[in-house]
Amino acid sequence: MPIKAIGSQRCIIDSRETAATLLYSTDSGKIIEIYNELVPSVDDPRLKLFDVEDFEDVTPKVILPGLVDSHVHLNEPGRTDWEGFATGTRAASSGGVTTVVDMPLNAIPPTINVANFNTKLKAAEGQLWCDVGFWGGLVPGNLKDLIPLVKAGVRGFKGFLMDSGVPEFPPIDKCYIENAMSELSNSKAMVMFHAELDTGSQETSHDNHHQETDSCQYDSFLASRPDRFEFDAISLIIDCLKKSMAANSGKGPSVHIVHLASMEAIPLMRQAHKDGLPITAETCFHYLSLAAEKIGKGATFCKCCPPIRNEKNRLALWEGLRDGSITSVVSDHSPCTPELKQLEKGDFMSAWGGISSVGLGLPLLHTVGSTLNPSVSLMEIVKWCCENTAEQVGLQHRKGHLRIGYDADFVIFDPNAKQRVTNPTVYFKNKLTAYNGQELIGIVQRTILRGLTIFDVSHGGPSKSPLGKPILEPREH
Ligand SMILES: NC(=O)NC(NC(N)=O)C(=O)[O-]
Ligand SMILES: [Zn+2]
Ligand SMILES: [Zn+2]
Repeated sequence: MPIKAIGSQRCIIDSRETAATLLYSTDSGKIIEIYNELVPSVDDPRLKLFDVEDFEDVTPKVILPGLVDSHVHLNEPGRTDWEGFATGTRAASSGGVTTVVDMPLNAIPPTINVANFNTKLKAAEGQLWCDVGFWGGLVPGNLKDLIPLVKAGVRGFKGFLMDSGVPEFPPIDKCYIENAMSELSNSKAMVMFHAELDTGSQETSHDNHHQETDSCQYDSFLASRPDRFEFDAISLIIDCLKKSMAANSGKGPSVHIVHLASMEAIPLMRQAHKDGLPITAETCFHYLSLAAEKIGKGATFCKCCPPIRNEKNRLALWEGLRDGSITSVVSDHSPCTPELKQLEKGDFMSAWGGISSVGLGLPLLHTVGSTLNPSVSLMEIVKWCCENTAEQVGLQHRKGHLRIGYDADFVIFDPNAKQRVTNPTVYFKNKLTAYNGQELIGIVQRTILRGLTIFDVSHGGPSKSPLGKPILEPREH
């Protein structure tokens, strides 16, 4: 059982930066020992104890736990021209992501029942460069499929309260939400929502027929999806959760708001936490790094739903993240073919909504976080992108931390090196991102998954063969 060792003066272990030496098995893929100091050499008796033959001191680079990106649309099978398991998971590995959890939609068939899930798993075979978990879908008529999908190994479910953008994944209503929460209230499966709801209670710009809006102007799109949509959706979800708990002697499913984009929803999350409700929220790299004021005419590669809002909102999301109202940061990597982005026409209202960024998050947050006061620490990024996302997906017993017995998932990160994002060099299939030309501080040098190198910037990038596995253990956390 070959035991290897890796160390640095800078390791992020349980919310602190410390010198450490990590011993791990390439057979079991687990961390088997951690010394809270950097051993001087491979001859150190503490390494001899384990017959370690390979020890690497990577100082001054930082060793972080592998990132868990719980919101990625890999879109295979069915829309494999939009992404695919191989390109999406290679892109993830390039950014220190050792686990992604694949969304139930844009693939055809969507993951709304066990038969469709098995079709997806077949398509994934031999194509995973990182570990991949799976979300199921909440759609009208599939309530009876939820528990069988939990038993088949999905981590939870996502549903939309508005059009999802794809016809085979229709939105759900209050009645369905209440029934799904009741169905899942005794399972560990997480119930997640795309929280935008148009109650029609107030005019939005696309209702104002008399007012001509230019659909190539970002503000026209922004005005069509106001903060109120998120506020009303999250209010409804919280009401349904309270009702579900009341009907089940105070116990409800864990609920999660995906891609929270509006600062106006933050007080709702704060109050829900004060009320002790089992609800969390994520935001995304693009909401923390981009602002409406800077999105030019026709820049449809910045279109996503909910929309990127203004600079004041962006800073408020950082505050919500730092005070715990928002618990995690993910990519919501939602690619499509260039044609669907309508780059020539630049029509925000008809272009596909989704931003591609899987694998860019760590340097992005490190760069943008350095402009805040106080600047964002690597400990915070690990909390938001490793620890809290691992807990969200029920893998906090094996992922998200550098701990003995956990998967040997490491990122070797150079926090001072600079890189420039350019569309041709990104690893995802459709080489279009909202960060083209942007200089980032920080480079992922290497990504190690269960003790095996899946990405090495000095050895051609992604590993020659796919070393990732599907995560299908029924959720117990
Ligand atoms: N069908 C999608 O991929 N939708 C996604 N699109 C975004 N966020 O713009 C999402 O997460 O809602
Ligand atoms: Zn969504
Ligand atoms: Zn999404």
